[in-house]
Amino acid sequence: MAICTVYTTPSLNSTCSISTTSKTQLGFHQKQVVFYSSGKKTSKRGSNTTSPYVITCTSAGDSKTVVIGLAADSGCGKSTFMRRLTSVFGGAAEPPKGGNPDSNTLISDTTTVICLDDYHSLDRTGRKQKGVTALDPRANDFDLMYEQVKALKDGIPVDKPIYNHVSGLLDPPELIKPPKILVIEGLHPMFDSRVRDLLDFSIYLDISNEVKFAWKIQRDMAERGHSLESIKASIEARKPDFDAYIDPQKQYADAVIEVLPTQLIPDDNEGKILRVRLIMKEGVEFFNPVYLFDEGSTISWIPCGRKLTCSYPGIKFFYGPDTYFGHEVSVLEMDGQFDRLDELIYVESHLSNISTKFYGEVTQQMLKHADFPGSSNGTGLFQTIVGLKIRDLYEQLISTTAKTPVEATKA
Ligand SMILES: Nc1ncnc2c1ncn2[C@@H]1O[C@H](COP(=O)(O)OP(=O)(O)OP(=O)(O)O)[C@@H](O)[C@H]1O
Ligand SMILES: O=C(CO)[C@H](O)[C@H](O)COP(=O)(O)O
Repeated sequence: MAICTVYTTPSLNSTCSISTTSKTQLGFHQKQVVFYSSGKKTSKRGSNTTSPYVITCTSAGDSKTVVIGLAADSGCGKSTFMRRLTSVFGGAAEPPKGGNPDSNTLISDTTTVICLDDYHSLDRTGRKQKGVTALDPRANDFDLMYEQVKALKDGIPVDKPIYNHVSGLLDPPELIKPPKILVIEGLHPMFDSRVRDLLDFSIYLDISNEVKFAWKIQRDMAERGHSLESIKASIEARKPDFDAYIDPQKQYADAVIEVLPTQLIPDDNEGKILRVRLIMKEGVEFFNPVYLFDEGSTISWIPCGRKLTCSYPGIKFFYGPDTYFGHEVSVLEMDGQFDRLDELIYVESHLSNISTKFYGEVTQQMLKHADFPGSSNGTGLFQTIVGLKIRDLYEQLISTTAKTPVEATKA
């Protein structure tokens, strides 16, 4: 019988087990082991066995939830983005079964998307009485938001409030269990520094005023029967608080999707053709910015021709380094729209670091959701790519905290 000493680094509160790779059963006393963690002896017990054995340590962090923040104003494409993101992980995202029919939560096998509107501390009437908008921090409970996001990240279920957009009231809470990936989407995911520090990755959808107006008109006039004047008035009323509390969050985002009017048509005011920029922060752990042709170079590319059908005004890509709020970033830009989505494979094959699992995955995802808003332009393309990057980040994050079987060495 040899006495074995195992050098490994289980983190504090780790639970470790020992198993043998031979058919010999380990006796109780043989399941004890000496751990040296960061040079400190954390547990001193003898382990006697002649069998080759494997030690598996599961730290509290192994079951941790990865938290993603998605910030944008209302009507700026958060829901559409979420549908693209959850589709990358497979399985449909649905509201909690048997719960409040007006729940804002969407749950799939891997992801739970919670809407931060649920942390409004004032209901519609309360906001009216106090004369504050929903964008104002005074209308939101950041202490509760922080406590609950932290609890979920630590693997603890929470009873999250529900803001009912139909009635304008705060409904009884719903139970949220810690998922593999928690997405917190809404107006303020990066506003409170405590919540911001819990985020493993953050995205800001920066929709220019012209485009926001065009989208609002399309949705609120066509689908919700609002008048042009009321849409204009609602945008104007929100603007000071948007500028004060929502827009500044983009400086903290790891990726920003900026949506602007096209530069391909001089003085375009239709807002149908879009110039979309994907701004990716350098130096973010587990996130390597996407590049076109050659990493770090500055490239302008018009892919229209033999392999890509383009009608007027065509398509133009740009890629290059830049700075954004003092941070080094890489920017990938697409102006224009695709005529034929299946030809996107030509563009995809010239992009690198897109975190696909097989050739053509971006094109496949885009074709799968061809009916989603933005599928023919850079909004859909970049949302899809960011979705794949989040999957990659998640897989890297869990692989670093995953169970680490350690082959023991005999002392
Ligand atoms: N990429 C896009 N291209 C064109 N229109 C878009 C795009 N994304 C969103 N829209 C338009 O904006 C509307 C709102 O989109 P979506 O519901 O995804 O936004 P949201 O941020 O989740 O909104 P809310 O917070 O108000 O629920 C859509 O109905 C659509 O009309
Ligand atoms: O900015 C918003 C986020 O979606 C909403 O306006 C806010 O949540 C208030 O909602 P409602 O207008 O339904 O009372």
